[in-house]
Amino acid sequence: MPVPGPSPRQPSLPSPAARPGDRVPGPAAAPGALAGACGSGTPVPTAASAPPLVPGPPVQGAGAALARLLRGPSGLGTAGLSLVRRAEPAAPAEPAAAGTAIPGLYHHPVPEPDPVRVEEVSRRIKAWAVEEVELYPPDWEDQFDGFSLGRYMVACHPDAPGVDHLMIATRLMAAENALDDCYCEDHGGSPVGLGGRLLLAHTALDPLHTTAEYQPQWERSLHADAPRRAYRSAMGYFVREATPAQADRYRHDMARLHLGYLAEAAWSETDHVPEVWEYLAMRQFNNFRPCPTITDTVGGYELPADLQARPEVQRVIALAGNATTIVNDLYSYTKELAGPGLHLNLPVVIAEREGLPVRDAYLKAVEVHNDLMHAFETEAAGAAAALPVPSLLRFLRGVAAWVDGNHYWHQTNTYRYSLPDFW
Ligand SMILES: CC(C)=CCC/C(C)=C(\C)COP(=O)(O)OP(=O)(O)O
Ligand SMILES: [Mg+2]
Repeated sequence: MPVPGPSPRQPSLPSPAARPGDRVPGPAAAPGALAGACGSGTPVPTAASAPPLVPGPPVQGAGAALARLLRGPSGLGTAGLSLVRRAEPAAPAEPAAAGTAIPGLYHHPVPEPDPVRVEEVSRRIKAWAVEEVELYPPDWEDQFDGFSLGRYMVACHPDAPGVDHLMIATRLMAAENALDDCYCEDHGGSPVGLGGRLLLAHTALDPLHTTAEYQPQWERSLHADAPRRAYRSAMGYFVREATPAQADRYRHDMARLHLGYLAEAAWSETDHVPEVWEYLAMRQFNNFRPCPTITDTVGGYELPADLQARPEVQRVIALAGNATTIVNDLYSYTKELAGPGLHLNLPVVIAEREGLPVRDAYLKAVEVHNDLMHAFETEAAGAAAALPVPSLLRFLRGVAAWVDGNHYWHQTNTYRYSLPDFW
């Protein structure tokens, strides 16, 4: 969502594109993100019921017992649900949609998301955005449509029982991106004062408990801008479906996300380019994690809190979040290069801190992603074997499906992303 003019968030270090001898793509200015009016609206909630998990065909590449544990559902949109390592790439399911996968990127193609669900989620999310929360002004409609929220969430949640459940994830995804755009990025965002804005928006997820005198002021504040309206409304729908433990898990993951935004902003204010491992630590927080970790709520079941909190499950979640987020760094590389200043992403940080030409840095970032993906799959298979509890197995399959759907969305969102010319 680059807009003309300098952003106070961007440090003024030279672009890696300036390195002599490097061939760097020159994409047209990438289209904008899901953007918010960042200015003034109101909300309300729904429900639905849980589905059975359909048994699927046997998987290959693991012992029989493990294979049985990891067996995923069958049917449209479920191909990504197996936790067993698959050959790369899994050619037969390559999507027909536009967009080229990054060469050498370890990923699992998914079938086209169910078009009927996509259409209905797209219709409902636009109605919510326009009528319930005034998420964006009319002239940003193309950017909202180009984000393809419906396709994204249907691809990521193939085991959702229906559209009501998909809407839980889709509203949150819209809200999360509106806040990022309006508070952090180029739609009015800035590192200056970000902490205060984030904290007040966080109270739309994790309510203020105060005295009668101050309560009305706080309640009014939740309608003051698009991110807060969206957070408040999306969270309202979510908590109606979620158990208290699931809602608390989401609040915790959003606090992690906000902490990551703050670290990124702090480095930007001082033009600091972190070391690669430091960048990866920041990006573990400024991360898609809040999205795959609601897969059980969206699926209409619950992974119990004591299982979710186990270290081996936490490691699986973190690795999945990190792999999905580095996918963003890779697919959004040219968009971020075209913006003002230096936008940190993994290829840029590797180039800066390890002195590599941009192409080599990009290819190294692909390898970092692939290592994260392999670690995720190995650890997920290990957790499934050690804890063969049905809710955990389904959760792990749901996270794997989210990883695959997220890759699919990035690959096919040619409105938003384009690849560098490195191959
Ligand atoms: C949906 C969600 C929880 C997002 C939080 C963090 C975030 C916005 C990303 C991981 C996407 O990264 P980025 O800000 O670089 O997005 P674009 O490259 O502009 O698409
Ligand atoms: Mg990005």
